[in-house]
Amino acid sequence: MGPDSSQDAQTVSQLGEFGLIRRVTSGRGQSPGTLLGPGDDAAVLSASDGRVVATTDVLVQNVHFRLDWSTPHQVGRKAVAVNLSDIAAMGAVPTGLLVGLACSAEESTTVVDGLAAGMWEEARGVGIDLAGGDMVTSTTLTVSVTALGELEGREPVTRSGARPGDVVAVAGRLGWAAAGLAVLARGFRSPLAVVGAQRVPEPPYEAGPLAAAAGATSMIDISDGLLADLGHVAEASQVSIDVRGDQVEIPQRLIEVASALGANPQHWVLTGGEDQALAATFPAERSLPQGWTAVGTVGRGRGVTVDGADYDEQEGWQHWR
Ligand SMILES: Nc1ncnc2c1ncn2[C@@H]1O[C@H](COP(=O)(O)OP(=O)(O)O)[C@@H](O)[C@H]1O
Ligand SMILES: Cc1ncc(C[n+]2csc(CCOP(=O)(O)OP(=O)(O)O)c2C)c(N)n1
Ligand SMILES: [Mg+2]
Ligand SMILES: [Mg+2]
Ligand SMILES: [Mg+2]
Repeated sequence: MGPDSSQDAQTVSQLGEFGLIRRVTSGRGQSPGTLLGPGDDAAVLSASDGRVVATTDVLVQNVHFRLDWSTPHQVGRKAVAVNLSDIAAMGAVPTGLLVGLACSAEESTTVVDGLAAGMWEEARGVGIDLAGGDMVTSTTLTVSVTALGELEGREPVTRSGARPGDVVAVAGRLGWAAAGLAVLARGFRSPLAVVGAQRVPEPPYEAGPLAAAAGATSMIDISDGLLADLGHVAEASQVSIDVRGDQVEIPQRLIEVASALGANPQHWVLTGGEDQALAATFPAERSLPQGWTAVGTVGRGRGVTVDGADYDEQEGWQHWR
């Protein structure tokens, strides 16, 4: 169907983010070079001399960051971190980055310098380089990062391997970035503990390969919210997941911030995105690797529940909603 013949064209918001992804990906052929993808945190591509893990996430000004909330350096670090967490969620380690940068003619070089310095800092922290990229003009400041990685001989840990009886576990922080977002949105700039988490996530990079080596059956990074992202695992694995409320720690700091704002800290922990924590499932008989905490169980059926019941607003962040 050509662009002019689409009499019944819908808007993207009618389809929603995940409907739109299905629309542009479903039914397309798969070449032998694509070992995995699309549909997971990263694709796995074959090369005659090995395999490459690849993922892209785009950050757009005033959608993913505000320059009156974060410095360009912090935005640069976040743009890299959100991609590296998708590499970790496959059980892979990063090998390099490509960066697409779109900015207006009037953009200050201070902003570009800061973005580049932040991206380099986060990359150097895991021992990799920005190996290339592209620069274009745009009315909206946009940073698009592609991260590449390798599996070190392990099998990729996908979203689709969870089995009834598995334990669900998480590594990393939950709810901190959402608390920071709530603080910033109300015009405050402190406490730094949560505002800092919104500006720059601290994904548990090492926990991904550790989980893979420990026999994790599925894994995902939490960008949209714990319940929403476990929903992707449940759907891909055709299982149900029950999160145990009493196993999900509500940090004292979040309780304090929530009480100051009249917010619900458990809601941040269960539905807040952008901490780039990892969630994975493990066979029940295995002991969890270091840094991982059990938060629930995998069962037969479909969907995600908390203590056996549906939870309000468990859809998490979705673009065009
Ligand atoms: N425009 C697109 N074309 C092909 N695949 C896409 C597109 N947008 C998203 N995807 C794929 O859809 C899946 C879900 O995307 P997304 O929710 O952004 O993943 P994540 O939260 O891990 O970054 C991923 O496998 C991603 O590669
Ligand atoms: C100015 C601003 N408004 C809102 C948010 C909140 N926010 C933006 S994107 C997002 C979810 C994650 O982004 P997405 O592009 O869906 O990442 P992906 O799941 O693809 O990794 C959240 C919670 C923010 N960080 N900054
Ligand atoms: Mg992901
Ligand atoms: Mg992502
Ligand atoms: Mg994405």
